[in-house]
Amino acid sequence: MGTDQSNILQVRDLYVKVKTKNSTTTLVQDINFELKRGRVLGLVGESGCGKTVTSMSILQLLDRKTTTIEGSIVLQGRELNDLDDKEMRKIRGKDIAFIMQNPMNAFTPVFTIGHQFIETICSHTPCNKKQATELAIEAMHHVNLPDPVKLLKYYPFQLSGGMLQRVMIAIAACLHPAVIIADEPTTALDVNNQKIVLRHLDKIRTEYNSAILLISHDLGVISEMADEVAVMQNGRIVEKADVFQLFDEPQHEYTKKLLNARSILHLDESIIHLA
Ligand SMILES: Nc1ncnc2c1ncn2[C@@H]1O[C@H](COP(=O)(O)OP(=O)(O)OP(=O)(O)O)[C@@H](O)[C@H]1O
Repeated sequence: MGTDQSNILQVRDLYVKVKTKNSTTTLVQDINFELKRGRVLGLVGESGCGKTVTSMSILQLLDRKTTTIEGSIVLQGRELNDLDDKEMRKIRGKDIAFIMQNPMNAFTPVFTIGHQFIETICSHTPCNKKQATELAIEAMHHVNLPDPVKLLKYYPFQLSGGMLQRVMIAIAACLHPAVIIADEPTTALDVNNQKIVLRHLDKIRTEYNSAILLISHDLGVISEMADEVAVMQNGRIVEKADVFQLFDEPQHEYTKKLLNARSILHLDESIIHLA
């Protein structure tokens, strides 16, 4: 296998446990997967199965006081599990970009979009403020954000969820990260902007050889974007396969159920259209 296909992120025997007053609950267990350069791994499964917990543990964003992460998370040869906060801050954004499910949580409410966008670029690259501003404007154009110069002056509350989600994607794209974790990146978007954002993510993947962990409920998006798919149920990966194999010949009962639910949904939609 050539270098281009080499593993950029390896997750081994990952367990995440949360400590409550009298007990410990396991949120995810025995998680194993790898991301390869320029490839997309889709992560699917019903709400609450542990997709976000898995991605937050990779980014070391879970509360260290209440959760423990066991196992190994190796990014470009470096172990991330238990790395101190200062080191993780250097890695987040630059080496791993995170497109959060809830875009409101990604921004500090008291600073403008421009301040946060430009700070992020300047703190991870040798760009000065002027260059960072130009980069930000260009990146915002790529995700179909109207009038970026004006938007940079706005505060997060002045933008819709869909616009904030696209700002997050624009920030991620600017830094050409080795890995992008995209947690439901298109849920807040209309169909047209979904297409633009997915096309843009695909462009980042091909241009910069970024690996993408794509978390989505939308099996249509997964089938279009992913090379491989991991299916999660109750905190475990129950099946992992090449995208064609998974959709054509699902092995696990739960995967079959997910795919069937999708066909039923499609059938319902066509009945609604006919009515
Ligand atoms: N800090 C926490 N403390 C306790 N339980 C938690 C914590 N974070 C998540 N959970 C629980 O862990 C489980 C997995 O949650 P997670 O958010 O990873 O699910 P998900 O698959 O991403 O769901 P969705 O698709 O709805 O986003 C859920 O039962 C959730 O309630």
